[in-house]
Amino acid sequence: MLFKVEMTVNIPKDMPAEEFEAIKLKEKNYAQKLQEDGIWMHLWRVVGQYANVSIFDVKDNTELHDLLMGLPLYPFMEMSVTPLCPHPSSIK
Ligand SMILES: O=C(O)C[C@H]1C=CC(=O)O1
Repeated sequence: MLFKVEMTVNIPKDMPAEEFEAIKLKEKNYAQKLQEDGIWMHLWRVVGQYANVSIFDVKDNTELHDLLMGLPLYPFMEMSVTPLCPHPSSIK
């Protein structure tokens, strides 16, 4: 099942820089593993924002829920999830 997920990150202004760098590194490793596994199919930066648009290919809603909840930056994210299905005019 394909989902579009939009994530916006809001880091508290008082978070120490070392803590922020450590969470970002964990997030990068987590995101890159899911990309290598073919689950996180697209990851695009939204220009001018600390936000991304992503496409996930998962077995079901529960798999997506669990992996989003596992994001190290999850506590600092606003998230919007949209299910996708094939477009009848798509040539792919
Ligand atoms: O930077 C972001 O958009 C947040 C998050 C998503 C992947 C990742 O490495 O960080």
